[in-house]
Amino acid sequence: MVMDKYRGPMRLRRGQVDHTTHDQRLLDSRGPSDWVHTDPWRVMRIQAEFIEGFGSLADLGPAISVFGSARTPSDHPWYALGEEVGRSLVAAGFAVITGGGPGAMEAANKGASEAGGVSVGLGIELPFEAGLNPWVDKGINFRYFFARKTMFVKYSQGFVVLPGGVGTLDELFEAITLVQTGTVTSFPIVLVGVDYWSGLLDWAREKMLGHGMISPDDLDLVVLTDDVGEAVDRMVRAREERAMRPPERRGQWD
Ligand SMILES: C/C(=C\CNc1ncnc2c1ncn2[C@@H]1O[C@H](COP(=O)(O)O)[C@@H](O)[C@H]1O)CO
Repeated sequence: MVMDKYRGPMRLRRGQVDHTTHDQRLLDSRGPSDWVHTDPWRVMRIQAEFIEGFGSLADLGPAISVFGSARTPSDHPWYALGEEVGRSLVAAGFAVITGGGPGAMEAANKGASEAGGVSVGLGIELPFEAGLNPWVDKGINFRYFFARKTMFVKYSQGFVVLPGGVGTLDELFEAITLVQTGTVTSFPIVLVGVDYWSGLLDWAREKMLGHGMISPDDLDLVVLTDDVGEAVDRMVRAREERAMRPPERRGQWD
């Protein structure tokens, strides 16, 4: 006789059947513990990370995410720029969200915290010790980049991007993709640092547009400036646009 066993939505037969129950595996700590490292179990941790993030950030109010290099030294002009961005966003009534790390993230958190605003850090577990910077006043540590990235978009009304490396580019291009595809609306993306970023935008114009990989309008999806005031104005205008919408269309996501 073939024995069927059900584990949630899975049906197991023959050699796939294991002869333990969920309760046994939970309570019998003497048994092998490899199962906690399996993908189905990871799904629970991933789910928990979304629940924790949604629960912790739901009441944040209007917020802007600030991205930039983890390596910007504290005596660099771009660090001062990050502080100014954090401070100015708070003055305009926004909470500031960063990746919670060092460099430009720390600068934006410092500016926000010192200005008396809400300074949020969404940290990420990395193979080396990192931890949240000392200017994060509300911090969450994530194991999974993709769960953390969802939080940046869901709880921000726009992105300000300071000079940075591949991590910053990853965050920037994810946001551009979401705006380009209409997945998020009224979502300004401002690059601060004309000298640093203009080569990338020139390349996009020449190569991406030149080869028909983007449409001319796509070049307007990001704003480039050295002026922190202009960056913050863009965020304020988007907040006003959002407020004009009917209430059911104000949220980013259902
Ligand atoms: C490199 C060092 C620490 C890295 N620690 C980080 N902590 C939090 N978030 C990080 C970290 N590194 C990258 N990120 C994310 O990517 C963006 C910055 O990456 P980049 O390659 O430096 O541009 C940033 O916005 C974070 O979200 C030790 O100094």
